[in-house]
Amino acid sequence: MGSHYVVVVNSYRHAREVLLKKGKDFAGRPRTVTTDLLSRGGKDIAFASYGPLWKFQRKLVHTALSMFGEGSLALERIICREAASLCETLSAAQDTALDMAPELTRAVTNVVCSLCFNSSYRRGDPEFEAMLEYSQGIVDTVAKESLVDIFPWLQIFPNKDLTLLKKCLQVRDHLLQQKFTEHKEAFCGDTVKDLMDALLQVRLSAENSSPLEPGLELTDDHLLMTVGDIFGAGVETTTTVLKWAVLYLLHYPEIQRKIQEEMDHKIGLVRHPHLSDRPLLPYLEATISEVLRIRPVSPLLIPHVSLADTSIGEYSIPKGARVIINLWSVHHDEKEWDKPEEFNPGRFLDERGQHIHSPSPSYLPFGAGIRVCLGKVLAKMELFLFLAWVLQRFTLECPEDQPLPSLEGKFGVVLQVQKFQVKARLREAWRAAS
Ligand code: HEM
Repeated sequence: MGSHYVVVVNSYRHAREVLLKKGKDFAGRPRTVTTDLLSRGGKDIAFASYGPLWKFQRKLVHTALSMFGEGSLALERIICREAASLCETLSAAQDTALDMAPELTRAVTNVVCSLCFNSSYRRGDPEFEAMLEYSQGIVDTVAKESLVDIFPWLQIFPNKDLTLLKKCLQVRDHLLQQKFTEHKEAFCGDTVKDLMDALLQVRLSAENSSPLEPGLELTDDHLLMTVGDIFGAGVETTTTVLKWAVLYLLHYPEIQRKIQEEMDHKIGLVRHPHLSDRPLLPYLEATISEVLRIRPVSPLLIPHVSLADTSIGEYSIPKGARVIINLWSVHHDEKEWDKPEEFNPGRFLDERGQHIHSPSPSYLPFGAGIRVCLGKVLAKMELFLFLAWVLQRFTLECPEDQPLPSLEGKFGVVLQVQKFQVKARLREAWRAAS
């Protein structure tokens, strides 16, 4: 189980040392009862681990993403299709109070589903409902940082959370297995439509020509977990950032108005927004950057583990220590951010009004270095397109009979937003133009 040291890193200097300068020393992940369950029995096969396969998996996922060409038309088309469907739902629910959370989750899930399985879900699809339920179950139970992860022998006692987690994982594995079987049956080796096909193709060519190095065998479990991880990491995170963005726009209608003015001016109302519009909409980009700063989805990143005796600054760190990067404090450091509690997209703009990606080194919403988020580019594409599509058409408001929802998060695997409702009002300008 490694050493019992837990190191919490609060400053960006030390965080950058851990992630960038000494990234290799700190590239491990802790293995706990929960992560073992998540990764199909604790084999070294998931992104939750640091086995020999981890690098290989990262490369495979990169290959699959670049097949779609991150930032390319194929992925953009998928996201726009989902954005259009989201706007339709908002139109249908117009002027009534709506919980946007399931709609955002469906939109983001469908993007990941298209990427992984070349399939998507309609509203109310029972398979989708099952998926929603199991994801929530996993988020709720993994979030609890349960005592069994600290004292594994507690497993012998009945444990409601572990039972629920196991049940949810059974549903997840059943769904993944089903998709996998369908893909294996249909796969002919020459067309690659999604991540699952890309993985099958790598395996096939390894079997036929250049065998993989020892330790890199791609069993069914490996392939399933690679896809499972992309689901686990790609849905809840992006959806949560979108929920935070909507919540902040309810609190700051003047910021919402400014985004809409920028859009009206630069894009107009006759065509929908494209990815190539990103440089034209610096205020929207700055707002997204500020949401990622003020409410980092992963306020403690994912825990790292030291793989050797090493150091952080003047502190010696033994091999096996758990290293927690406190991203919350990095993003709220008063020495680096003026009034860090204030929601102010302006800090991500230069004097000419252009978007600055990182105005301070104390900004790491996707981590950094060799464990940096694998879906960063995709996530940014989704955040931009979903918000641009919605705000071009709708003004988001808090229903009159309800108080403004709380900006306080619920700590979990991700920093969760508490439930809230929204009224999406079709903009006069949009109505008049269409
Ligand atoms: C706005 C949305 C997202 C945010 C804020 C985010 C943030 C993060 C953070 C902070 C980490 C941990 C870095 C570390 O421990 O040093 C991470 C890891 C990861 N993310 Fe994301 N993420 C997002 C979306 C996505 C998407 C869409 C995907 C996949 C398509 C994805 C895939 C992953 C994977 C696989 C890892 C683990 C990488 C590894 O351990 O090698 N993420 N993400």
